[in-house]
Amino acid sequence: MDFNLLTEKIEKHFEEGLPFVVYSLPNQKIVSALLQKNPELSTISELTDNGFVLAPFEYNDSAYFIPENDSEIVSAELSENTIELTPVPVAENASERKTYLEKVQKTIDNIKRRRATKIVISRPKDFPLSNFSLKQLLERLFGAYPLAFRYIWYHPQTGMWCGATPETLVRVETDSFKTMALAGTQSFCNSEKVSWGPKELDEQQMVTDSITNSLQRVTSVLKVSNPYTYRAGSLLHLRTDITGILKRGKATLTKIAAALHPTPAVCGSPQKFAKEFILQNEGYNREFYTGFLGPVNENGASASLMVNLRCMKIENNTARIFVGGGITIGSQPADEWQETQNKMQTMLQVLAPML
Ligand SMILES: C=C(O[C@@H]1C=C(C(=O)O)C=C[C@H]1O)C(=O)O
Repeated sequence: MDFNLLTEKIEKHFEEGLPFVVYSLPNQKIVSALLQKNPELSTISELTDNGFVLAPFEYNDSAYFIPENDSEIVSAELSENTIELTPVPVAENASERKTYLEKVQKTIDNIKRRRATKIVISRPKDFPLSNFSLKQLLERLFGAYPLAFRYIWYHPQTGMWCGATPETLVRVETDSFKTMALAGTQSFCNSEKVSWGPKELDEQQMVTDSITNSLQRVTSVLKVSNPYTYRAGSLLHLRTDITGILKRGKATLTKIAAALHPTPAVCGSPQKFAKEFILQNEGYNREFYTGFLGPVNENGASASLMVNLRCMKIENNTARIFVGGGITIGSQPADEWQETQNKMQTMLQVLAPML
């Protein structure tokens, strides 16, 4: 199907108030959509049905789901012409900045008292939209970030969620799996040949160690690459690829997702303290930001679950963009603020003509 036709179908479906998800895997031109034929809100605890799962940050074995069985499945190929993006200036709000700096400082103080080695702190930022267009959102999102996992999820009861995430939680293909440790951020300034300081290298190693530990029980072979620089739009991250073979019988998709989520890339280490700290101190509900999402196929034997980063929720003509960063002992509050300002650009540049 032609992408324009797919867009029209999705727009019509949205106007009827029916749930849908449309997505494209990293580095792929195929855009797939599940158009649910009824307005029900399905939940799933065992990831053994075919469809698309959306799990919140506070995942306790239950996630939202668009089942393939109840949906029309359509796909289209994207054309070559990619969307050119330009930075969108954001006025600094002094009181938001102060609140965030204080939160980051409090986090650093807890890390200094050895309560944790890393905690990911985040914030939402709301942008009023003067002329929202789903058609434009689809064209810009899918055209702009070919290397990311791009998606728009809509359900009348969850609102519209949209993102372009660089981070894989886990990809499973029968017995083999792929995941990654992604941490450390700097702006992309025309070159991917950059150096990383000890703060970023340590933070990234921490994420790698935690992921490999979590996977020990369910894997029979585990391979870890060296860390390398990975570009995500206007940002650069440090990335390590972790691949391997799953233990037969022991590793269901549900078990792997529960073992990995939330990784220290979005929560912290130790996980229990970091999660409690986030819930008590962040001062807002992350909802699906830093949760996971993606298609589940072959009754869970094949799946691409992604971490929900560089995302936003669109509701009542307002886009709420979610941004955060990992805090460690070496973090500087002002730099962390700037990092969230930079991360905001990923979604803001998609929204540019609608602001
Ligand atoms: C928390 C976010 O990103 C995470 C934090 C990173 C960091 O602290 O350097 C890098 C990539 C992600 O794992 C976000 O984008 O909101």
